Amino acid sequence: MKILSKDQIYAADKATEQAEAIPSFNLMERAGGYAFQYIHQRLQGQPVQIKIFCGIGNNGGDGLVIARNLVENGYSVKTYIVNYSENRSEDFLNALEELKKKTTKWPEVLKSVADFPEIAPEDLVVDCIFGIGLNRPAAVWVQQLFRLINESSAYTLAIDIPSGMAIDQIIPDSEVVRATVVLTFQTPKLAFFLPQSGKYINNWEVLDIGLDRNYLNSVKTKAQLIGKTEAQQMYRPRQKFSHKGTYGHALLIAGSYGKMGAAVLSNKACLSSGAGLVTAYSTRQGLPILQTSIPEVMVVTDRHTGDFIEEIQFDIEPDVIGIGPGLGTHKSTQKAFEEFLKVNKTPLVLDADALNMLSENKALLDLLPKYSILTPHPKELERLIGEWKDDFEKLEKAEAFSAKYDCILVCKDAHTIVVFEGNYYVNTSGNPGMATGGSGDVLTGVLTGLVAQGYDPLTAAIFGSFIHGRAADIAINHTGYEGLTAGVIVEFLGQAFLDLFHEPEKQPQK
Ligand SMILES: NC(=O)C1=CN([C@@H]2O[C@H](COP(=O)(O)OP(=O)(O)OC[C@H]3O[C@@H](n4cnc5c(N)ncnc54)[C@H](OP(=O)(O)O)[C@@H]3O)[C@@H](O)[C@H]2O)[C@@H](O)CC1
Ligand SMILES: [K+]
Repeated sequence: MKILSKDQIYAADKATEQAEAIPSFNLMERAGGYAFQYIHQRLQGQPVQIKIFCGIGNNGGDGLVIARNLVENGYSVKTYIVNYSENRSEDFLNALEELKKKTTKWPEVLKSVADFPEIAPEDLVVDCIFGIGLNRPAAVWVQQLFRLINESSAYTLAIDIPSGMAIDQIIPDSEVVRATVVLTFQTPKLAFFLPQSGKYINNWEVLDIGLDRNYLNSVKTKAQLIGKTEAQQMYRPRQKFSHKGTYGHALLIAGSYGKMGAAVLSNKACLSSGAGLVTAYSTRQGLPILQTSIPEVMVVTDRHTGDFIEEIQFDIEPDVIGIGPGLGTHKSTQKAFEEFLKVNKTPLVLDADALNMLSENKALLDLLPKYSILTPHPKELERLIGEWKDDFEKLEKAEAFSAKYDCILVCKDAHTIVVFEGNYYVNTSGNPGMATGGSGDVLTGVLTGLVAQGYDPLTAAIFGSFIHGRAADIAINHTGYEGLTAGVIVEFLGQAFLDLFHEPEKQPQK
């Protein structure tokens, strides 16, 4: 699903008005009307006190349209205009005129804290104070209103975007309405998926307000949401006349004393995501552990006998190499890693300690083959690209890094974002149970396994991130969040593949 930018949403608006030859107010009527339908279908006339807080722009105008429809259908509605500016938009004024025609209870105008109404926990709050037009911190008294809404614990439906949240920046130290549900128009907003802003949202749903299809189909967006539909299109079906050679040979360089579990997990995950052959490269000490825990995997070891990998030399020709899980950053391993990068021409997936070694010696980044996949968690990412002021800058810096080194960055987080060639692929699968040791090692194995089978590295990164999260989503039905372990994620990888074709994705997502 495309994630449009602020400018693209305004352009879609204009394109719709032109294509349908309608004034902009019709679109507001339509958006507000659909939002009303959404509320009406759920309330079915129940006598809930609805409090609608409207700003003075078009988001506020939407609120007034919703209010009018609710009044016309007999609901108990109190409408407030949050007068943060005198610059009322034209369509806001149109919506106000229409509302005034339908009710003698005109909206109350709020100008300061003294004007705030009480909000009871059983009220339904509809937040239409700011939409995507917010571009700076709201006035202090307006932020106090956001706080009042948040502290009321009333069910809060935010229209388009929670007020106080900007679509394209993080406004520091600013209060944001905590939405029970965000009913967002046409396209989810990137801010919903970034940790600093996404934390304000429990749930979001997309409301199709019928923006111009031609525009939506042709517009190229920087960001895309990756759900089941997108993942299905990336899947490569297995061929009947195939053999293990068809699905490639993966090599995983992983493990050290006390961290052999990382090697076991990544190798198992690599096998379970469909690689034809998997070879583990590890320390000599790791040999019995690997051979007994995964008999399907071949093992090549360092000829030294120490606790860490001191040399990376093998005489096989793998199609892809995954490197990093549990390696440690011992001096001898660093040297081996550097020597390996100098001669290596095979596609790479780099994780964990491989990333840490790259961060400590950035000159090594120039040795990476084109389209290497790097899978940093937030701390590893920071070591690679430097500190960022906020999540939007993080993405910009990740983008610049990926362009500089021609690599694919898989920025792991609650919503993992794959960054490549100026595009962001935002993953929707996964859950908080995955915050457990070893789940990153599993991802490395999955991505390596997919590249081995012939998925191009970008597709492997996007599709693999989805499958990894999806396996965990299926697994928690059996384990709960707390009981989920990385090993269980591996066991459910097969289910995640099967699930791609079970049921169509329910829209809207999440
Ligand atoms: N295609 C669609 O999706 C459709 C979208 N529609 C709806 O339109 C909404 C966008 O409306 P909008 O552009 O009028 O902006 P909105 O958020 O109401 O803000 C109003 C104004 O406030 C101002 N302002 C900004 N920050 C401020 C601050 N801190 N303190 C004080 N003022 C501040 C800023 O003006 P400025 O002062 O910068 O000139 C801004 O213009 C969108 O979210 C959706 O609900 C539908 O109606 C139809 C189809
Ligand atoms: K809003």
